[in-house]
Amino acid sequence: MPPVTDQKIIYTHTDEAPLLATYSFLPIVQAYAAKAGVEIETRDISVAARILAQFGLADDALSELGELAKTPAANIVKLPNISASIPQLKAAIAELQAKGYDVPDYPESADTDEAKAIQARYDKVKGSAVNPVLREGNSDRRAPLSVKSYAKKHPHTNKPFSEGSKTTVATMGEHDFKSNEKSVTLTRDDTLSIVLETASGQSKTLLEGLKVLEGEIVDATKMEAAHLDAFLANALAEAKAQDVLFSVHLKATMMKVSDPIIFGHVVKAYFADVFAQYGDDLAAAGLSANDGLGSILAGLGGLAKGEEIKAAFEAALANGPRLSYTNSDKGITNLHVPSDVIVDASMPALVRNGGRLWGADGGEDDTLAVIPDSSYAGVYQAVIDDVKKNGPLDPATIGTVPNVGLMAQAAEEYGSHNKTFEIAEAGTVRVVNAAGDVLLEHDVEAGDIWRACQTKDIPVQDWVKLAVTRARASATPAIFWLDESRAHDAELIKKVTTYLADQDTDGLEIKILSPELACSYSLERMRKGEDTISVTGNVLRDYNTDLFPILELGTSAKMLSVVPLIAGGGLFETGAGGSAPKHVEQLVNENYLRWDSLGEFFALVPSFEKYAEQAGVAGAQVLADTLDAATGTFLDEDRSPGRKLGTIDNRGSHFYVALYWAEELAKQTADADLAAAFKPLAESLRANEQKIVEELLAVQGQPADIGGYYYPDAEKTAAVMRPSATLNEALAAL
Ligand SMILES: NC(=O)C1=CN([C@@H]2O[C@H](COP(=O)(O)OP(=O)(O)OC[C@H]3O[C@@H](n4cnc5c(N)ncnc54)[C@H](OP(=O)(O)O)[C@@H]3O)[C@@H](O)[C@H]2O)C=CC1
Ligand SMILES: O=C(O)CCC(=O)C(=O)O
Ligand SMILES: [Mg+2]
Repeated sequence: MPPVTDQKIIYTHTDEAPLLATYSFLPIVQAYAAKAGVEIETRDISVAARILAQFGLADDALSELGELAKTPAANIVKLPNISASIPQLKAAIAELQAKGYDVPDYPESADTDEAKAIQARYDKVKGSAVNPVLREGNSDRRAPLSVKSYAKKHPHTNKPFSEGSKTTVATMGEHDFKSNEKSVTLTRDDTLSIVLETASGQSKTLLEGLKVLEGEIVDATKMEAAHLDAFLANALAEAKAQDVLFSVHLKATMMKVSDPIIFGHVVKAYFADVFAQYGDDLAAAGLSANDGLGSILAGLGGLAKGEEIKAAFEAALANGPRLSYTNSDKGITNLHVPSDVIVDASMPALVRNGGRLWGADGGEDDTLAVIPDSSYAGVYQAVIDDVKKNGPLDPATIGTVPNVGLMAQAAEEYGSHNKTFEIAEAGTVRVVNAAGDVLLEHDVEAGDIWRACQTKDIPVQDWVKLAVTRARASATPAIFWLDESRAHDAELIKKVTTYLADQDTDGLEIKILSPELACSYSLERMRKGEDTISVTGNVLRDYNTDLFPILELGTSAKMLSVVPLIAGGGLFETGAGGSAPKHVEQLVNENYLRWDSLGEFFALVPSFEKYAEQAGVAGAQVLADTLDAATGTFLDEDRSPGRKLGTIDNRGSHFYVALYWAEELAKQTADADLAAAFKPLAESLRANEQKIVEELLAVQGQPADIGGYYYPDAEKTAAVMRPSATLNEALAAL
């Protein structure tokens, strides 16, 4: 009998490929855990479930888990989830409506109180709405030793840049978020408001009642719209003159307010003539450049001038600089969907591919990679410079760059969502405290994007401590990627210096370097086979944990990604990559799922360990140890999904983990009852290996029906994801 305890592991249901994988993997985990007295519950935090929760049609699991994350009892396994752009949100709403759920349309314009109220609810679902809520701790992401050794033995290819490669990064460097940043550290608890004094003398409160704590860093900055447009016009002309592909790399999901607006500027800059001529017609039809070319083209059907406007877009595409394409076969350009090209994944993929992206005809070519804000663009230029000069990084020999990232309590840009404004009227934006003192101010023009960020002190202390702990535990130098010339970083550096003094750093190499220098230094060491921890703020955490894994391991799916929660609980994330929408397409078209669940396997080990420690259930430790060993065998035997039909896919990889795990459980001696319980299962899985693999392979090559995309049908999906009767029966017999 399982012991009576409040402790449980919460395994999240999310979206797309990770959700599909869960339908196959979780039944195995639950069956094994139950035998060891470990309780696992699920919570649905998919974008569809979060929409339903906003309208009282489902439990608000995200809020529940957000509260849990602030307690020591938290033990949450968090798979990647969709951070929805507006086009994705609208598609999810349409699917739910078609399934009979009474949820309103996404309001095209919020001009009535009712529309405003609906939009406010949908805004809570939009973009990066899950991670900032659950991440009540800082981030520890690294390639486990076994994965790094595997990658060295089975290196993927990082392609060389061609001689004279024209690929380069274009960034503003002036008049952008980085260059306009101002920052203060608060000397007492306070309540702030953000006010726009317009040139015409009106005072408009943009936000009030913003509670801040002593020691908290508050920044404000602006992206100047006119300069952004001039920069984009230049970049387009340069791409045309150089005859390279034009591509823009933003994070419209995580930076859910600022980046869709910047994306809209890019769409309008590329199609400047079309917008000059038809901008009013598009606006009147509620078609926004911020939602991308795809949404605009899809919405032209109902317009009187629809055909004419479509022809104008096509002519502009034919005459403008050549665009990069995310899917050349389907004619989907870099400017179609704001959430298709996400800088953290797209730039490393570009580097891995020798600096080339894909053009209209599917051919590869060099690109002008446009990253408008200069805060972090230099990191990618540093990598490109290094690879151009020294050749591709060789996964067989290079060192590793793990990351310790500041993100707790919506640190830095994560907390900017409710403090980012597209300025309606020229004037001055001020951050004012309760006493009426102006802490920060900027003159702004209409169209500028102004934003503020907060970074609380406790998360910074925890982050510095985590960095030192990791440096000590792995005997690895730790570099803080901070730029003293940047206002926010200068404030942070003061704190880092203070808190480092409280730590025992004897014998450790700890440096503070600007992101560009830190990157070059880490690459130099990496080429010598040396490891270097990158200790970064939130955005570089996101960028570096795709950049280095993709170069070292070919993918960030193989990362261990742990969030030691400040309150004492644990959030165990799976991998560092996203929800891989193209994998769902492959499953639906040919019943093959390429998703690699290694991240899930890694996450479960510390989750079971935590359970063992907190609930005092020894069986949980046995589960952890045996799963760890099984994952080692899994890597040795190379059981990750292949890329192509006819090899084992995600489901086959789960079978092998189940087999190795059962064998480890059967042979361990720490718990004789568990060993006895798993012996028959281990034997039957081994005996039926070929039969099970055949049953799994037999379904490949045909379309699969899961009854939905954002809210697939549970029964249909379970049937698709568990096609081996022999495996299902063996598990049921446990
Ligand atoms: N933690 C989270 O919740 C995160 C969520 N997201 C969200 O995911 C969505 C898609 O984002 P996108 O940037 O395209 O990122 P994806 O990770 O979905 O896509 C990038 C590429 O990563 C590879 N990849 C990532 N994970 C795996 C895996 N487990 N198995 C195999 N391949 C994998 C694939 O590349 P390849 O072809 O090279 O194999 C994939 O095409 C967005 O909604 C985004 O906001 C994104 C990042 C993190
Ligand atoms: O929160 C998000 O939108 C994505 C986060 C992400 O990409 C990451 O944590 O690596
Ligand atoms: Mg990321």
